[in-house]
Amino acid sequence: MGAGSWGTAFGVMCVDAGEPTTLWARREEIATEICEQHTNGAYLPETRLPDALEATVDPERALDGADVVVLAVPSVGIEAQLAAWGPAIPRDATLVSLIKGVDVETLRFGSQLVSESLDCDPARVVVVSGPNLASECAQRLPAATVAAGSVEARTERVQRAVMAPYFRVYTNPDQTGVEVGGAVKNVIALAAGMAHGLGFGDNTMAAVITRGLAEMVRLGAALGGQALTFSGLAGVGDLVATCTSPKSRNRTVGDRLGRGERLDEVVASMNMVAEGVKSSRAILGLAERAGVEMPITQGVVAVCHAGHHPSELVDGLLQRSAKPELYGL
Ligand SMILES: NC(=O)c1ccc[n+]([C@@H]2O[C@H](COP(=O)([O-])OP(=O)(O)OC[C@H]3O[C@@H](n4cnc5c(N)ncnc54)[C@H](O)[C@@H]3O)[C@@H](O)[C@H]2O)c1
Ligand SMILES: O=P(O)(O)OC[C@H](O)CO
Repeated sequence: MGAGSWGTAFGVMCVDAGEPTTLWARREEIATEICEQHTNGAYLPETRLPDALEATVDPERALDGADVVVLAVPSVGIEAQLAAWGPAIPRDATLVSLIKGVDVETLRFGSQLVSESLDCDPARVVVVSGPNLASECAQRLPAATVAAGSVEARTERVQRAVMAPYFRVYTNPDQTGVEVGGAVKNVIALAAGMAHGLGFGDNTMAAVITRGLAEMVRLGAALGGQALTFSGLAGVGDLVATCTSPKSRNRTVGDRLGRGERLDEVVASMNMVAEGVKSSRAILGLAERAGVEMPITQGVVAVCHAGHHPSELVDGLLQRSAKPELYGL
């Protein structure tokens, strides 16, 4: 449900895993292009989609008979979409959240937005998250991910549904840890992009990634995630991919801010969503509520939402008081 970059790439992998798959697209022209030309030029311009991948703007047709419903719209749009789709979602279907964002008003992660919008058992929700840049997955370059949920039969069903020959899926019961990893890495990638845009070096990048991981672990542990999850694909794996790849939207936004562009202009120039921009405020809100320090996140919020210059983020981090490395991580 969602024919943006990740929804479409995910659909490609489901077809390649042998699943009959129908994409729901918001725009008629995108559904028609997918069905007739087997491309989605607005989101994945370099990819020829499989002939078997169907698309429609009719949610009832897309959802008809589905035992796995994959939700691929950003956090900002998911509640309104679910309100419209709810009655058409088959009873007991497994609901897959691909969302790597946190709602700014309610501080809820994607899985909570899904189960509470549908007023359904949270155990029906499986979160899929990992180092998965959509364009690479759609080009069938080898990659791996995590399917996280509390019911093994559901995580294993999702594992089978998307385990294409080039895409390896691991299951993990730690949905909280996996979801914290996917949301926090976007915020740290904004900072990593800023460091790159400001002209800093590889040492800077390594420091941002490593201290960003410390923030992820701190918040994740406070919210009930397992420490080991953050050394997995949905933690450090996704953090590395997103912070270092020019294909990442979040890193690209940070890079352009570091080069002196204004946030509103950068966001307006993109046809895709960089979740970290809005989620940074929500993640800082969660950190404050849990009493954990997230200085990189705090700096990203100051740049994105209080008009600070990216160089102030760097100065602020370097001027923090001296500490032992693993003090509170
Ligand atoms: N693109 C990736 O590489 C990637 C990989 C893993 C996870 N994700 C996550 O998947 C989610 C979806 O991202 P994407 O990359 O497909 O985004 P996208 O911007 O490429 O596409 C978003 C899709 O949702 C629809 N949409 C956008 N705003 C909407 C709104 N307000 N209401 C309803 N529908 C809306 C669009 O029409 C489009 O079909 C995000 O949470 C993202 O962080 C993305
Ligand atoms: O392009 P981004 O920054 O939204 O990142 C995409 C994926 O989440 C990478 O795993």
